[in-house]
Amino acid sequence: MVKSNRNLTLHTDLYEINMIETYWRQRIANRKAVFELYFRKLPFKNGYAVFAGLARVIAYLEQLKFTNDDLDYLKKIGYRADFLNYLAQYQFSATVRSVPEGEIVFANEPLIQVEGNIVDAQLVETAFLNFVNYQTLIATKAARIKTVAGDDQLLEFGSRRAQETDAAIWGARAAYISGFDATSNVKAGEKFGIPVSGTHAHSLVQAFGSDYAAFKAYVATHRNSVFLVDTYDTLQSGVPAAIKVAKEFKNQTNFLGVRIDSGDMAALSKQVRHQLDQAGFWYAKIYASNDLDERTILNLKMQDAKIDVWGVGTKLITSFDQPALGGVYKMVAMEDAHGHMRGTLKLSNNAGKISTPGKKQIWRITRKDDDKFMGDYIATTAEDPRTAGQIELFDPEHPYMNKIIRDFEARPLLREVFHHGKLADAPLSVEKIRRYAATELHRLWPEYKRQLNPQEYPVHLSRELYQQKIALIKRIRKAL
Ligand SMILES: Nc1ncnc2c1ncn2[C@@H]1O[C@H](COP(=O)(O)OP(=O)(O)OP(=O)(O)O)[C@@H](O)[C@H]1O
Ligand SMILES: O=P(O)(O)OC[C@H]1O[C@H](OP(=O)(O)OP(=O)(O)O)[C@H](O)[C@@H]1O
Ligand SMILES: O=C(O)c1cccnc1
Repeated sequence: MVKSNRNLTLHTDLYEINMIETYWRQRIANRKAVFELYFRKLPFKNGYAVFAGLARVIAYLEQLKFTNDDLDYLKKIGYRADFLNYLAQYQFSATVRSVPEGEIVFANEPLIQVEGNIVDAQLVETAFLNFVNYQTLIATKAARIKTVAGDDQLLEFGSRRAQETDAAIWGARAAYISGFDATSNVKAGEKFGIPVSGTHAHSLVQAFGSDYAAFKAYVATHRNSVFLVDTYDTLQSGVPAAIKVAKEFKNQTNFLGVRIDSGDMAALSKQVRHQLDQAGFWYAKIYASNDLDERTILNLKMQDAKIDVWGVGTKLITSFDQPALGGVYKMVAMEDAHGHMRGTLKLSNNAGKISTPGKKQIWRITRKDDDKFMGDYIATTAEDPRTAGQIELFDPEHPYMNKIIRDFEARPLLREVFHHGKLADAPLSVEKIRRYAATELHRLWPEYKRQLNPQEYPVHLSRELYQQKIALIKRIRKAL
Protein backbone atom coordinates (compact mmCIF):
# COMPACT_ATOMS: atom_id res chain seq x y z
CA MET A 1 0.00 0.00 0.00
CA VAL A 2 1.23 3.49 -0.85
CA LYS A 3 2.18 5.28 2.38
CA SER A 4 2.01 8.99 2.75
CA ASN A 5 3.00 10.78 5.90
CA ARG A 6 1.75 14.04 4.51
CA ASN A 7 -1.47 15.33 5.94
CA LEU A 8 -3.22 17.12 3.09
CA THR A 9 -6.40 18.13 4.91
CA LEU A 10 -5.93 21.81 4.02
CA HIS A 11 -5.27 20.86 0.41
CA THR A 12 -8.71 22.12 -0.41
CA ASP A 13 -10.42 25.16 -1.84
CA LEU A 14 -11.40 27.65 0.85
CA TYR A 15 -15.03 27.43 -0.23
CA GLU A 16 -15.27 23.81 0.95
CA ILE A 17 -14.42 24.90 4.51
CA ASN A 18 -16.81 27.82 4.26
CA MET A 19 -19.63 25.54 3.13
CA ILE A 20 -18.80 23.09 5.91
CA GLU A 21 -19.09 25.94 8.41
CA THR A 22 -22.50 26.83 7.00
CA TYR A 23 -23.68 23.20 7.21
CA TRP A 24 -22.46 23.02 10.80
CA ARG A 25 -23.91 26.35 11.95
CA GLN A 26 -27.20 25.57 10.22
CA ARG A 27 -27.28 22.17 11.97
CA ILE A 28 -27.32 20.03 8.85
CA ALA A 29 -23.74 18.77 9.16
CA ASN A 30 -24.99 15.26 9.98
CA ARG A 31 -27.36 14.99 7.04
CA LYS A 32 -26.49 12.24 4.59
CA ALA A 33 -25.34 13.13 1.11
CA VAL A 34 -24.00 11.34 -1.95
CA PHE A 35 -21.49 12.92 -4.31
CA GLU A 36 -20.07 11.45 -7.51
CA LEU A 37 -16.92 12.24 -9.45
CA TYR A 38 -16.95 11.99 -13.25
CA PHE A 39 -15.69 13.77 -16.35
CA ARG A 40 -17.87 14.94 -19.19
CA LYS A 41 -15.45 14.66 -22.09
CA LEU A 42 -12.67 12.20 -22.88
CA PRO A 43 -9.21 13.76 -23.16
CA PHE A 44 -7.22 13.93 -26.44
CA LYS A 45 -10.39 13.02 -28.41
CA ASN A 46 -9.49 9.52 -27.28
CA GLY A 47 -12.04 6.71 -27.27
CA TYR A 48 -11.48 5.79 -23.60
CA ALA A 49 -9.60 6.87 -20.47
CA VAL A 50 -7.55 4.86 -17.96
CA PHE A 51 -8.65 5.60 -14.42
CA ALA A 52 -5.81 6.42 -12.00
CA GLY A 53 -5.40 8.29 -8.73
CA LEU A 54 -7.13 5.96 -6.29
CA ALA A 55 -3.97 5.04 -4.37
CA ARG A 56 -3.43 8.70 -3.60
CA VAL A 57 -7.09 9.15 -2.67
CA ILE A 58 -6.70 6.32 -0.17
CA ALA A 59 -3.40 7.67 1.24
CA TYR A 60 -5.07 11.08 1.60
CA LEU A 61 -8.14 9.70 3.40
CA GLU A 62 -5.97 7.74 5.81
CA GLN A 63 -4.39 11.02 6.94
CA LEU A 64 -7.50 13.18 6.88
CA LYS A 65 -7.80 15.17 10.09
CA PHE A 66 -7.28 18.75 11.19
CA THR A 67 -3.97 18.94 13.04
CA ASN A 68 -3.12 21.64 15.58
CA ASP A 69 -1.08 23.43 12.91
CA ASP A 70 -4.04 23.31 10.54
CA LEU A 71 -6.34 24.71 13.23
CA ASP A 72 -3.86 27.46 14.13
CA TYR A 73 -3.78 28.54 10.54
CA LEU A 74 -7.57 28.46 10.19
CA LYS A 75 -7.78 30.58 13.34
CA LYS A 76 -5.30 33.02 11.85
CA ILE A 77 -7.43 33.47 8.74
CA GLY A 78 -10.51 34.22 10.79
CA TYR A 79 -12.45 31.07 11.69
CA ARG A 80 -14.06 31.22 15.13
CA ALA A 81 -13.20 29.05 18.12
CA ASP A 82 -16.47 27.05 18.26
CA PHE A 83 -16.13 25.97 14.62
CA LEU A 84 -12.44 25.16 15.16
CA ASN A 85 -13.40 22.94 18.09
CA TYR A 86 -15.79 21.11 15.79
CA LEU A 87 -13.04 20.64 13.20
CA ALA A 88 -10.63 19.43 15.90
CA GLN A 89 -13.06 16.54 16.61
CA TYR A 90 -13.64 15.84 12.93
CA GLN A 91 -13.23 12.25 11.74
CA PHE A 92 -13.94 11.03 8.23
CA SER A 93 -16.70 8.44 8.40
CA ALA A 94 -18.06 8.15 4.88
CA THR A 95 -18.31 5.16 2.59
CA VAL A 96 -16.33 5.59 -0.62
CA ARG A 97 -16.86 3.49 -3.72
CA SER A 98 -14.57 3.66 -6.69
CA VAL A 99 -13.85 1.93 -9.95
CA PRO A 100 -10.52 0.08 -9.67
CA GLU A 101 -7.33 1.82 -10.73
CA GLY A 102 -6.37 0.82 -14.25
CA GLU A 103 -10.05 0.48 -15.26
CA ILE A 104 -11.04 1.60 -18.74
CA VAL A 105 -13.62 4.34 -18.26
CA PHE A 106 -15.71 6.75 -20.27
CA ALA A 107 -17.39 10.12 -20.04
CA ASN A 108 -20.31 10.68 -17.65
CA GLU A 109 -19.66 7.61 -15.53
CA PRO A 110 -19.38 7.92 -11.75
CA LEU A 111 -15.76 6.96 -11.06
CA ILE A 112 -15.82 7.68 -7.34
CA GLN A 113 -18.88 7.91 -5.14
CA VAL A 114 -18.85 9.31 -1.61
CA GLU A 115 -21.76 8.49 0.68
CA GLY A 116 -21.68 9.93 4.14
CA ASN A 117 -22.54 13.09 5.98
CA ILE A 118 -22.44 16.21 3.92
CA VAL A 119 -19.28 17.45 5.66
CA ASP A 120 -17.30 14.34 4.76
CA ALA A 121 -18.51 14.45 1.20
CA GLN A 122 -17.82 18.16 0.79
CA LEU A 123 -14.38 18.21 2.39
CA VAL A 124 -12.73 15.79 -0.06
CA GLU A 125 -13.91 17.40 -3.31
CA THR A 126 -10.84 19.42 -4.24
CA ALA A 127 -8.24 16.81 -3.33
CA PHE A 128 -10.11 13.96 -5.06
CA LEU A 129 -10.44 15.99 -8.24
CA ASN A 130 -6.83 17.09 -8.09
CA PHE A 131 -5.52 13.51 -7.78
CA VAL A 132 -7.87 11.83 -10.22
CA ASN A 133 -7.88 14.50 -12.92
CA TYR A 134 -4.10 14.57 -13.21
CA GLN A 135 -3.35 10.89 -12.83
CA THR A 136 -6.16 9.77 -15.14
CA LEU A 137 -4.95 12.27 -17.74
CA ILE A 138 -1.38 10.94 -17.63
CA ALA A 139 -2.47 7.29 -17.54
CA THR A 140 -4.61 7.95 -20.63
CA LYS A 141 -1.81 9.78 -22.46
CA ALA A 142 0.56 6.93 -21.58
CA ALA A 143 -1.95 4.37 -22.91
CA ARG A 144 -2.05 6.24 -26.22
CA ILE A 145 1.74 6.12 -26.41
CA LYS A 146 1.75 2.43 -25.48
CA THR A 147 -0.73 1.70 -28.29
CA VAL A 148 1.72 2.96 -30.91
CA ALA A 149 4.85 1.59 -29.23
CA GLY A 150 3.45 -1.95 -29.11
CA ASP A 151 5.99 -4.29 -27.54
CA ASP A 152 8.87 -1.80 -27.71
CA GLN A 153 10.18 -0.73 -24.34
CA LEU A 154 8.91 2.60 -23.01
CA LEU A 155 10.81 4.67 -20.44
CA GLU A 156 9.32 7.63 -18.60
CA PHE A 157 11.83 10.52 -18.59
CA GLY A 158 9.61 13.47 -17.61
CA SER A 159 10.69 14.57 -14.12
CA ARG A 160 12.66 17.61 -15.22
CA ARG A 161 9.72 19.02 -17.15
CA ALA A 162 6.83 17.96 -14.90
CA GLN A 163 4.77 20.58 -13.09
CA GLU A 164 6.82 20.08 -9.90
CA THR A 165 7.50 17.13 -7.61
CA ASP A 166 4.16 15.41 -7.09
CA ALA A 167 3.35 15.51 -10.78
CA ALA A 168 6.68 13.87 -11.63
CA ILE A 169 6.30 11.12 -9.03
CA TRP A 170 2.62 10.28 -9.38
CA GLY A 171 2.80 10.82 -13.13
CA ALA A 172 5.55 8.19 -13.31
CA ARG A 173 3.24 5.77 -11.52
CA ALA A 174 0.32 6.60 -13.84
CA ALA A 175 2.54 5.97 -16.87
CA TYR A 176 3.63 2.62 -15.42
CA ILE A 177 -0.01 1.60 -14.90
CA SER A 178 -0.66 2.17 -18.60
CA GLY A 179 2.24 0.08 -19.83
CA PHE A 180 5.43 2.11 -19.53
CA ASP A 181 8.20 -0.25 -18.46
CA ALA A 182 10.23 1.96 -16.15
CA THR A 183 10.79 5.50 -14.94
CA SER A 184 13.97 7.52 -14.55
CA ASN A 185 12.60 8.98 -11.29
CA VAL A 186 14.30 7.25 -8.38
CA LYS A 187 11.80 8.51 -5.80
CA ALA A 188 8.94 6.98 -7.79
CA GLY A 189 10.89 3.72 -7.86
CA GLU A 190 11.37 3.78 -4.11
CA LYS A 191 7.85 4.89 -3.28
CA PHE A 192 5.89 2.57 -5.55
CA GLY A 193 8.32 -0.27 -6.22
CA ILE A 194 8.21 0.38 -9.97
CA PRO A 195 11.30 -0.34 -12.12
CA VAL A 196 13.84 2.46 -12.58
CA SER A 197 16.06 2.83 -15.61
CA GLY A 198 18.39 5.34 -17.22
CA THR A 199 21.33 6.07 -19.47
CA HIS A 200 23.55 9.15 -19.02
CA ALA A 201 23.49 12.79 -20.09
CA HIS A 202 25.61 14.89 -22.47
CA SER A 203 27.40 16.32 -19.43
CA LEU A 204 29.25 13.03 -18.89
CA VAL A 205 30.79 13.31 -22.35
CA GLN A 206 31.48 17.00 -21.85
CA ALA A 207 33.12 16.29 -18.49
CA PHE A 208 35.59 13.82 -19.98
CA GLY A 209 36.10 15.78 -23.20
CA SER A 210 35.42 12.94 -25.66
CA ASP A 211 32.92 10.15 -26.27
CA TYR A 212 35.62 7.52 -25.88
CA ALA A 213 36.98 8.85 -22.56
CA ALA A 214 33.50 9.24 -21.12
CA PHE A 215 32.27 5.78 -22.12
CA LYS A 216 35.47 4.22 -20.80
CA ALA A 217 35.04 6.01 -17.47
CA TYR A 218 31.42 4.89 -17.31
CA VAL A 219 32.15 1.18 -17.82
CA ALA A 220 34.81 1.37 -15.11
CA THR A 221 32.05 2.24 -12.64
CA HIS A 222 28.90 0.54 -13.99
CA ARG A 223 28.12 -2.95 -15.19
CA ASN A 224 25.25 -2.10 -17.60
CA SER A 225 25.84 0.62 -20.13
CA VAL A 226 23.80 2.55 -22.66
CA PHE A 227 25.91 5.29 -24.25
CA LEU A 228 24.48 8.62 -25.37
CA VAL A 229 26.09 9.02 -28.77
CA ASP A 230 25.00 12.41 -30.11
CA THR A 231 27.05 14.87 -28.04
CA TYR A 232 29.46 15.72 -30.86
CA ASP A 233 28.71 13.57 -33.90
CA THR A 234 26.60 10.44 -33.72
CA LEU A 235 27.97 8.52 -36.71
CA GLN A 236 31.53 9.83 -36.82
CA SER A 237 32.33 9.82 -33.12
CA GLY A 238 29.57 8.59 -30.74
CA VAL A 239 28.78 5.16 -32.18
CA PRO A 240 32.40 4.31 -33.12
CA ALA A 241 33.46 5.19 -29.55
CA ALA A 242 30.65 3.06 -28.08
CA ILE A 243 31.71 0.11 -30.25
CA LYS A 244 35.38 0.57 -29.34
CA VAL A 245 34.67 0.64 -25.61
CA ALA A 246 32.24 -2.30 -25.84
CA LYS A 247 34.92 -4.35 -27.60
CA GLU A 248 37.83 -3.30 -25.40
CA PHE A 249 35.95 -3.86 -22.17
CA LYS A 250 33.73 -6.74 -23.20
CA ASN A 251 34.46 -8.73 -20.05
CA GLN A 252 33.82 -5.76 -17.83
CA THR A 253 30.69 -4.29 -19.33
CA ASN A 254 27.27 -5.39 -20.32
CA PHE A 255 26.82 -3.22 -23.41
CA LEU A 256 23.07 -2.73 -23.75
CA GLY A 257 23.00 -0.13 -26.51
CA VAL A 258 23.16 3.51 -27.47
CA ARG A 259 20.83 6.49 -27.14
CA ILE A 260 20.12 9.07 -29.85
CA ASP A 261 18.70 12.40 -28.65
CA SER A 262 18.68 14.68 -31.71
CA GLY A 263 18.58 14.89 -35.48
CA ASP A 264 16.54 12.85 -37.94
CA MET A 265 15.96 9.78 -35.84
CA ALA A 266 14.63 7.65 -38.70
CA ALA A 267 17.70 8.11 -40.87
CA LEU A 268 20.14 8.13 -37.97
CA SER A 269 18.75 5.02 -36.31
CA LYS A 270 19.10 3.03 -39.55
CA GLN A 271 22.71 4.10 -39.93
CA VAL A 272 23.45 3.43 -36.26
CA ARG A 273 21.85 -0.03 -36.57
CA HIS A 274 24.07 -0.76 -39.55
CA GLN A 275 27.21 0.31 -37.66
CA LEU A 276 26.32 -1.79 -34.61
CA ASP A 277 25.44 -4.85 -36.70
CA GLN A 278 28.66 -4.56 -38.72
CA ALA A 279 30.61 -4.55 -35.46
CA GLY A 280 28.79 -7.69 -34.29
CA PHE A 281 26.55 -5.93 -31.77
CA TRP A 282 23.28 -7.03 -33.34
CA TYR A 283 21.81 -7.40 -29.86
CA ALA A 284 22.63 -3.83 -28.78
CA LYS A 285 19.47 -1.76 -28.61
CA ILE A 286 18.88 1.72 -29.97
CA TYR A 287 17.25 4.10 -27.51
CA ALA A 288 15.67 7.34 -28.70
CA SER A 289 14.53 10.44 -26.87
CA ASN A 290 13.78 14.04 -27.86
CA ASP A 291 10.31 15.45 -27.47
CA LEU A 292 8.63 12.16 -28.36
CA ASP A 293 4.93 11.42 -28.12
CA GLU A 294 2.48 9.06 -29.81
CA ARG A 295 2.56 11.08 -33.02
CA THR A 296 6.35 11.16 -33.43
CA ILE A 297 6.67 7.51 -32.42
CA LEU A 298 4.03 6.48 -34.95
CA ASN A 299 5.75 8.56 -37.62
CA LEU A 300 9.15 7.15 -36.84
CA LYS A 301 7.75 3.63 -37.02
CA MET A 302 6.15 4.43 -40.38
CA GLN A 303 9.61 5.47 -41.55
CA ASP A 304 10.90 2.10 -40.38
CA ALA A 305 13.17 3.71 -37.79
CA LYS A 306 15.34 1.12 -36.07
CA ILE A 307 14.46 2.21 -32.55
CA ASP A 308 13.95 -0.39 -29.81
CA VAL A 309 13.47 1.73 -26.69
CA TRP A 310 11.59 5.03 -26.46
CA GLY A 311 12.35 7.58 -23.73
CA VAL A 312 9.37 9.91 -23.34
CA GLY A 313 9.41 12.97 -21.09
CA THR A 314 7.87 16.40 -21.54
CA LYS A 315 4.96 15.55 -23.80
CA LEU A 316 3.77 12.75 -21.52
CA ILE A 317 4.30 14.16 -18.05
CA THR A 318 2.87 17.59 -18.85
CA SER A 319 0.13 16.12 -21.03
CA PHE A 320 1.32 18.64 -23.57
CA ASP A 321 -1.60 18.48 -26.01
CA GLN A 322 -4.28 18.71 -23.30
CA PRO A 323 -3.17 20.13 -19.97
CA ALA A 324 -6.23 19.24 -17.89
CA LEU A 325 -8.96 16.67 -17.55
CA GLY A 326 -12.22 18.34 -16.62
CA GLY A 327 -13.43 15.90 -13.99
CA VAL A 328 -16.18 17.26 -11.72
CA TYR A 329 -17.64 16.22 -8.37
CA LYS A 330 -21.37 16.71 -7.97
CA MET A 331 -23.97 16.16 -5.30
CA VAL A 332 -26.44 13.54 -6.56
CA ALA A 333 -28.53 12.91 -3.43
CA MET A 334 -29.18 14.56 -0.08
CA GLU A 335 -31.19 13.67 2.99
CA ASP A 336 -34.13 16.01 3.55
CA ALA A 337 -35.42 17.35 6.88
CA HIS A 338 -37.60 14.22 7.25
CA GLY A 339 -34.76 11.77 6.86
CA HIS A 340 -35.55 10.81 3.25
CA MET A 341 -32.82 10.66 0.62
CA ARG A 342 -33.71 12.83 -2.37
CA GLY A 343 -32.04 12.87 -5.77
CA THR A 344 -30.48 16.24 -6.54
CA LEU A 345 -29.10 17.70 -9.73
CA LYS A 346 -27.46 20.72 -11.18
CA LEU A 347 -29.53 22.35 -13.91
CA SER A 348 -27.77 24.03 -16.78
CA ASN A 349 -28.69 25.63 -20.07
CA ASN A 350 -26.14 23.28 -21.52
CA ALA A 351 -27.89 19.87 -21.64
CA GLY A 352 -24.55 18.05 -21.37
CA LYS A 353 -23.89 19.73 -18.03
CA ILE A 354 -27.10 18.58 -16.33
CA SER A 355 -26.04 15.99 -13.80
CA THR A 356 -27.88 12.70 -13.30
CA PRO A 357 -29.47 12.44 -9.86
CA GLY A 358 -29.31 9.52 -7.46
CA LYS A 359 -26.75 7.02 -6.22
CA LYS A 360 -25.69 4.86 -9.13
CA GLN A 361 -23.76 1.79 -10.15
CA ILE A 362 -21.94 1.28 -13.45
CA TRP A 363 -22.38 -2.13 -14.96
CA ARG A 364 -19.91 -3.23 -17.58
CA ILE A 365 -21.79 -5.36 -20.05
CA THR A 366 -19.69 -7.95 -21.82
CA ARG A 367 -20.45 -10.60 -24.40
CA LYS A 368 -20.65 -14.08 -22.98
CA ASP A 369 -18.78 -15.77 -25.82
CA ASP A 370 -15.69 -13.54 -26.17
CA ASP A 371 -15.64 -11.35 -23.06
CA LYS A 372 -15.50 -8.15 -25.13
CA PHE A 373 -17.09 -4.97 -23.79
CA MET A 374 -20.52 -4.30 -25.30
CA GLY A 375 -21.23 -1.09 -23.43
CA ASP A 376 -21.73 0.34 -19.96
CA TYR A 377 -25.07 0.51 -18.24
CA ILE A 378 -25.57 3.07 -15.51
CA ALA A 379 -28.42 2.17 -13.20
CA THR A 380 -29.88 3.05 -9.82
CA THR A 381 -28.46 0.96 -6.98
CA ALA A 382 -31.84 -0.73 -6.65
CA GLU A 383 -31.38 -2.38 -10.05
CA ASP A 384 -29.27 -5.44 -10.81
CA PRO A 385 -29.10 -6.34 -14.49
CA ARG A 386 -27.74 -9.80 -13.61
CA THR A 387 -31.09 -10.84 -12.22
CA ALA A 388 -33.09 -9.19 -14.96
CA GLY A 389 -32.17 -11.69 -17.68
CA GLN A 390 -32.32 -8.93 -20.26
CA ILE A 391 -31.50 -5.27 -20.35
CA GLU A 392 -32.67 -2.45 -22.47
CA LEU A 393 -29.87 -0.30 -23.81
CA PHE A 394 -31.04 3.05 -25.00
CA ASP A 395 -29.38 6.29 -25.83
CA PRO A 396 -30.62 9.06 -23.51
CA GLU A 397 -30.18 11.59 -26.29
CA HIS A 398 -32.29 9.48 -28.66
CA PRO A 399 -34.53 7.50 -26.27
CA TYR A 400 -36.45 5.94 -29.17
CA MET A 401 -33.26 4.13 -30.29
CA ASN A 402 -33.23 1.17 -27.96
CA LYS A 403 -31.91 -2.35 -28.07
CA ILE A 404 -32.72 -5.35 -25.89
CA ILE A 405 -29.80 -7.63 -25.10
CA ARG A 406 -29.97 -11.03 -23.47
CA ASP A 407 -26.76 -13.00 -23.74
CA PHE A 408 -24.51 -10.89 -21.57
CA GLU A 409 -22.44 -10.75 -18.43
CA ALA A 410 -22.71 -7.69 -16.19
CA ARG A 411 -20.04 -6.62 -13.73
CA PRO A 412 -20.41 -3.75 -11.24
CA LEU A 413 -17.47 -1.35 -11.52
CA LEU A 414 -17.94 0.70 -8.35
CA ARG A 415 -16.59 -1.16 -5.33
CA GLU A 416 -16.25 -0.12 -1.72
CA VAL A 417 -12.82 1.19 -0.82
CA PHE A 418 -13.78 2.85 2.47
CA HIS A 419 -16.60 1.61 4.66
CA HIS A 420 -17.85 4.16 7.21
CA GLY A 421 -14.44 5.81 7.28
CA LYS A 422 -12.36 2.62 7.44
CA LEU A 423 -10.33 1.12 4.63
CA ALA A 424 -12.51 -1.69 3.26
CA ASP A 425 -9.91 -3.75 1.44
CA ALA A 426 -6.14 -3.77 0.95
CA PRO A 427 -5.40 -1.69 -2.18
CA LEU A 428 -4.07 -3.55 -5.22
CA SER A 429 -0.33 -3.55 -5.91
CA VAL A 430 0.81 -1.37 -8.79
CA GLU A 431 1.86 -4.52 -10.68
CA LYS A 432 -1.66 -5.93 -10.42
CA ILE A 433 -3.15 -2.60 -11.49
CA ARG A 434 -0.86 -2.52 -14.52
CA ARG A 435 -1.81 -6.06 -15.54
CA TYR A 436 -5.48 -5.26 -14.99
CA ALA A 437 -5.27 -2.17 -17.23
CA ALA A 438 -3.64 -4.21 -20.02
CA THR A 439 -6.23 -6.99 -19.76
CA GLU A 440 -9.14 -4.59 -19.72
CA LEU A 441 -7.83 -2.63 -22.69
CA HIS A 442 -7.54 -5.89 -24.59
CA ARG A 443 -11.27 -6.42 -24.07
CA LEU A 444 -12.12 -3.11 -25.72
CA TRP A 445 -12.83 -3.36 -29.46
CA PRO A 446 -10.22 -1.70 -31.73
CA GLU A 447 -12.74 0.83 -33.06
CA TYR A 448 -12.73 2.52 -29.64
CA LYS A 449 -8.96 2.32 -29.31
CA ARG A 450 -7.83 3.89 -32.56
CA GLN A 451 -6.21 7.27 -32.08
CA LEU A 452 -7.94 9.05 -34.92
CA ASN A 453 -11.71 9.48 -34.79
CA PRO A 454 -12.50 6.55 -32.52
CA GLN A 455 -16.08 5.32 -32.31
CA GLU A 456 -18.07 6.51 -29.33
CA TYR A 457 -18.36 3.72 -26.76
CA PRO A 458 -21.98 3.17 -25.65
CA VAL A 459 -22.71 4.44 -22.13
CA HIS A 460 -26.39 3.93 -21.38
CA LEU A 461 -28.64 4.99 -18.53
CA SER A 462 -31.21 2.53 -17.30
CA ARG A 463 -34.73 3.59 -18.17
CA GLU A 464 -35.44 3.91 -14.45
CA LEU A 465 -32.54 6.30 -13.94
CA TYR A 466 -33.45 8.26 -17.05
CA GLN A 467 -37.05 8.63 -15.92
CA GLN A 468 -35.93 9.79 -12.46
CA LYS A 469 -33.72 12.39 -14.10
CA ILE A 470 -36.47 13.73 -16.38
CA ALA A 471 -38.98 13.80 -13.50
CA LEU A 472 -36.58 15.77 -11.32
CA ILE A 473 -35.76 18.24 -14.08
CA LYS A 474 -39.49 18.81 -14.58
CA ARG A 475 -40.07 19.22 -10.84
CA ILE A 476 -37.27 21.76 -10.47
CA ARG A 477 -38.34 23.72 -13.55
CA LYS A 478 -41.92 23.84 -12.27
CA ALA A 479 -40.81 25.06 -8.85
CA LEU A 480 -38.75 27.78 -10.50
N1 LIG B 1 12.43 11.22 -38.84
C1 LIG B 1 11.65 11.92 -38.05
N2 LIG B 1 10.36 12.03 -38.33
C2 LIG B 1 9.52 12.75 -37.55
N3 LIG B 1 9.94 13.42 -36.48
C3 LIG B 1 11.23 13.34 -36.13
C4 LIG B 1 12.15 12.60 -36.89
N4 LIG B 1 13.35 12.73 -36.31
C5 LIG B 1 13.21 13.51 -35.23
N5 LIG B 1 11.94 13.87 -35.11
C6 LIG B 1 11.33 14.72 -34.07
O1 LIG B 1 11.40 16.04 -34.53
C7 LIG B 1 11.47 16.94 -33.43
C8 LIG B 1 12.59 17.95 -33.58
O2 LIG B 1 13.75 17.32 -33.93
P1 LIG B 1 15.03 18.16 -34.27
O3 LIG B 1 15.77 17.42 -35.31
O4 LIG B 1 14.68 19.58 -34.48
O5 LIG B 1 15.77 18.05 -32.94
P2 LIG B 1 17.18 18.64 -32.76
O6 LIG B 1 17.08 20.07 -32.97
O7 LIG B 1 18.10 17.86 -33.60
O8 LIG B 1 17.40 18.28 -31.24
P3 LIG B 1 17.80 19.25 -30.11
O9 LIG B 1 17.07 20.53 -30.32
O10 LIG B 1 17.31 18.52 -28.88
O11 LIG B 1 19.27 19.34 -30.21
C9 LIG B 1 11.61 16.08 -32.19
O12 LIG B 1 10.34 15.99 -31.60
C10 LIG B 1 12.01 14.74 -32.73
O13 LIG B 1 11.54 13.67 -31.90
O1 LIG C 1 12.60 15.29 -24.66
P1 LIG C 1 11.80 14.68 -23.55
O2 LIG C 1 10.67 13.83 -24.07
O3 LIG C 1 11.38 15.67 -22.53
O4 LIG C 1 12.76 13.60 -22.82
C1 LIG C 1 13.65 13.92 -21.83
C2 LIG C 1 14.78 14.78 -22.36
O5 LIG C 1 15.53 15.16 -21.25
C3 LIG C 1 16.88 15.12 -21.63
O6 LIG C 1 17.18 16.28 -22.29
P2 LIG C 1 17.80 17.55 -21.60
O7 LIG C 1 17.00 18.02 -20.44
O8 LIG C 1 19.21 17.25 -21.28
O9 LIG C 1 17.68 18.62 -22.73
P3 LIG C 1 17.97 18.56 -24.29
O10 LIG C 1 18.27 17.14 -24.70
O11 LIG C 1 16.72 19.08 -24.90
O12 LIG C 1 19.12 19.45 -24.51
C4 LIG C 1 16.94 13.94 -22.58
O13 LIG C 1 18.08 13.97 -23.33
C5 LIG C 1 15.68 14.06 -23.35
O14 LIG C 1 15.85 14.77 -24.53
O1 LIG D 1 18.25 8.18 -18.38
C1 LIG D 1 18.10 8.93 -19.33
O2 LIG D 1 18.58 8.69 -20.43
C2 LIG D 1 17.29 10.18 -19.18
C3 LIG D 1 16.68 10.48 -18.01
C4 LIG D 1 15.95 11.64 -17.89
C5 LIG D 1 15.82 12.46 -18.95
N1 LIG D 1 16.41 12.17 -20.11
C6 LIG D 1 17.14 11.04 -20.23
